[in-house]
Amino acid sequence: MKTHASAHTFTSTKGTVVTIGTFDGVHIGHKKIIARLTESAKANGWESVVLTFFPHPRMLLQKDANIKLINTITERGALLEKLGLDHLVVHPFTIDFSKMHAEDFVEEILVHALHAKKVIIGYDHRFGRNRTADISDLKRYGEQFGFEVEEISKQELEDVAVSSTKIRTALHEGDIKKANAYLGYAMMLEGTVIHGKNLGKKLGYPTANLQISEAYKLIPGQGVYVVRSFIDNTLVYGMMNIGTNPTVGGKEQTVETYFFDFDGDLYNKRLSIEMLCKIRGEQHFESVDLLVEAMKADEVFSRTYIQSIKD
Ligand SMILES: Cc1cc2nc3c(=O)[nH]c(=O)nc-3n(C[C@H](O)[C@H](O)[C@H](O)COP(=O)(O)O)c2cc1C
Ligand SMILES: Nc1ncnc2c1ncn2[C@@H]1O[C@H](COP(=O)(O)OP(=O)(O)O)[C@@H](O)[C@H]1O
Repeated sequence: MKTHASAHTFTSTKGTVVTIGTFDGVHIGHKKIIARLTESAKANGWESVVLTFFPHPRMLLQKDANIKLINTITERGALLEKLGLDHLVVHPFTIDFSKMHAEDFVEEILVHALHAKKVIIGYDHRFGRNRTADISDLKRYGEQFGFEVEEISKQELEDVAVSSTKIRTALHEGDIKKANAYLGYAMMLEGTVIHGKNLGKKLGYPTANLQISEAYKLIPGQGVYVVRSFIDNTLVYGMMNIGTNPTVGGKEQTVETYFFDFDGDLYNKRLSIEMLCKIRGEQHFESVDLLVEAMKADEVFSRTYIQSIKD
């Protein structure tokens, strides 16, 4: 898969089949749509293109500036690549772009830049300045500029929307198993290991504190989770706490992981951590000893769980 930072730098000269969307989560519903795209491309000797916008159009509007996404733009690229796509175009969504007239968008972006021969799009998709154009306009443009329009049905789109909502709700509630079932893979958190309060080692549980630089990344609800990560190409399991560490007077939310049977320096390393299941909520313990007791119980729970998924 080739990633293009703008439709204007798209280089392929072959005909393409294009779909447009955010595809946040790249979940099982999205996969069905991408499969239609790649099958259509193969059958016609065209190349498959996902046209996505960044930042998310709703991020540009003040009222939705706080929108959280299941995937960072890098994760989205990696997930789409696994689906056998030929091209991912991440077009910058700017104020100027949002003012583009529908016909200019079709002519400049879909036809001239991307060489669209077919566009696969939701029945309710709206586009162009003030979202004035709809699918019947797109079909008309298709006749004018020589591309076909394939409609994604109401039912299929509803399934996709329901999945996204269920995934977000499940993540907020810490129901990782449910979220992962809808995603079709494990929810991941990616970041750089930074210094914390230097307490972990003293408690017997050193924890790698993850700094996630993308403010728009959805962080699951506070609590303790079983996780795993590849550290220097070795799969290592662990337990993660998402929370403010009230027992030790913490204020800021941190994302920190103790890795089992691991001893090494993780500072400044990039880690991608997969979340597997929730153990419990974060608690305010009366003493640090009680916190350590709870962490020991978390470890027993985690090791049993890890053994059960390995069997
Ligand atoms: C598995 C696990 C469970 C935790 N549970 C709690 C908790 O319930 N309440 C709490 O205040 N802190 C909890 N913590 C956070 C600890 O307070 C924190 O790891 C410790 O203060 C070390 O922080 P540091 O990495 O900044 O040095 C937990 C940490 C881990 C790894
Ligand atoms: N098993 C382990 N799991 C997590 N981190 C570990 C482990 N063993 C060693 N470390 C190292 O210890 C650091 C965490 O120690 P800790 O005392 O919690 O300090 P900090 O407050 O800076 O996180 C990690 O960033 C990592 O470099």
